[in-house]
Amino acid sequence: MTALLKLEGYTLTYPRQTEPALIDISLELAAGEKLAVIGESGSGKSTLARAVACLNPRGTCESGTISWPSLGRSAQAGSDFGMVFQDPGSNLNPVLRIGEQVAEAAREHLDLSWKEAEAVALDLLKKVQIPQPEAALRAYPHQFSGGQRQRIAIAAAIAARPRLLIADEATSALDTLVQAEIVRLIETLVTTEKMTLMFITHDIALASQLADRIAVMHRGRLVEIGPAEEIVANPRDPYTRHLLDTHIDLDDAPRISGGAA
Ligand SMILES: Nc1ncnc2c1ncn2[C@@H]1O[C@H](COP(=O)(O)OP(=O)(O)OP(=O)(O)O)[C@@H](O)[C@H]1O
Ligand code: NI
Repeated sequence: MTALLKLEGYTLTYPRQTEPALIDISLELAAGEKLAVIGESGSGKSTLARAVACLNPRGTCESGTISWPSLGRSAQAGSDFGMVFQDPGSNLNPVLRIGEQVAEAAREHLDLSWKEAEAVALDLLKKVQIPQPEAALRAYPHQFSGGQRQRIAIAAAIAARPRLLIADEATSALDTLVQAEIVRLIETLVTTEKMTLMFITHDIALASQLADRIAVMHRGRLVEIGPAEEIVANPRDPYTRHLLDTHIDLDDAPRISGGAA
């Protein structure tokens, strides 16, 4: 099958930096696949996501290629890929009503009238389980909780029916319970909307729960990639083993009695 997304020997150096932030990355993403990208802070996960989304800062130096083989052209934000970031604030415009933000994404790419786009927005708010979706259309981001804002951000990201959803630590700022709900929502949407997923997280347990394959980044390099169960059960790279060994399960009940930590 032709890959949706393909990186070949991709190296990226930020402006005014001497060391590259991504080094010789080669990977393919099949349509419909769920890929998790894991690695410690500073390993290059967000840089990879932004490079795929053509969001590199001006003056970034790149070599190698990023291509979209099954599109046969360069990818467009919105209709080919949508993005959700960690900070619920940065995903939404604080002064625009929710309905406008979600409808705008649909209107722009699907060539709809405002009225049609608003109907799409309402449908999406229902899909991401926002309570009282009709009223939500007219509300502003600050009127929602962090988890609800992430749901709305997901609705906006998928409004133009992108093939690829890139979620960069989209659940990390949320508490464990809400995080689990959002992860389930992403999982459901990816399946029902037949999307491909690139899920970025530093949480290897979350990655193995959600993804078909896991890619492990370490200091700008892709050190390991393979089926999720294999990576977890039998990591080949010492760094992946280290990630597994040091993983603290977020779902572990807090030990509040007994005194000793
Ligand atoms: N705009 C930039 N200019 C220069 N260096 C940058 C820029 N953005 C990121 N970097 C550097 O690139 C490296 C990779 O950063 P990146 O944000 O991709 O890591 P990450 O794996 O997403 O980390 P985290 O888990 O903390 O989000 C880091 O050393 C970072 O300091
Ligand atoms: Ni990051």
